[in-house]
Amino acid sequence: MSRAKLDSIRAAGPAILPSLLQCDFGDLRTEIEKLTVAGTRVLHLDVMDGHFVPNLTYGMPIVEGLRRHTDMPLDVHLMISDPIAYAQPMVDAGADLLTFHVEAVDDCVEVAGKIRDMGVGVGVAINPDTDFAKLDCCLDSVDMVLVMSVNAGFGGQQFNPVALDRLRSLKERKPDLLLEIDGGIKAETIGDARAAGCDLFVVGSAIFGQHDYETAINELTQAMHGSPPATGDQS
Ligand SMILES: O=C(CO)[C@H](O)[C@H](O)COP(=O)(O)O
Ligand SMILES: [Fe+2]
Repeated sequence: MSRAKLDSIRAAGPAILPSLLQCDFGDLRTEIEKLTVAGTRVLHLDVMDGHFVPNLTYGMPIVEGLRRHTDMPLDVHLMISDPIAYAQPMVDAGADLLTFHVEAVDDCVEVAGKIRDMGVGVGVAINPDTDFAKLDCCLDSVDMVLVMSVNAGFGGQQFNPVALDRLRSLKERKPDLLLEIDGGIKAETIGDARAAGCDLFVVGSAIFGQHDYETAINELTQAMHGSPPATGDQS
């Protein structure tokens, strides 16, 4: 049951979520095995439609294929213009947590309610340049806020620190809301995000750009808990 998985995410405390954007799509089974061995508890799936963002990734068949290979909660980041059109198919494919962008919809309370009625967790995402006040009306209707620290669309971008102020503000106003950050998270940025109150840390390049995922995730976990990143050659 998907909402039970949401509760398990919440109960397990802070987590690093590998973003399946820069992984080896030719060998997803091995990628999931490597991430599982490395201690991953939740996967982040980046769905882009080439319209809401100028990039195109994947849809339900990949989500469904991943679902057959892992019991891990699937956190689906919908960077699409019409989230409601694809929400139920994504739930049927195995999504546990569906996050839509506040910029993509007219009525975020209505969209959040419809997704919640599908039996999964619901999140709302906001890009760094979007007026933060746009979130106010739907904070009581969602389980999670995804604070973007880059403009949605591509991996490997530079971290925007406006996300830290947003996390602090949300944590103060809504302490029970799950907070997730996405974009430019690496050893140098993850500690500040944790200190700002973040629970879930989406990481693409800082895992998939490394040969050894376990070492990468261990270093990120240490940095999340406040240990400074090791100096020297990380390759
Ligand atoms: O939603 C995303 C891009 O829009 C990705 O989740 C994000 O970019 C992760 O990649 P990186 O850690 O390299 O920034
Ligand atoms: Fe994402």
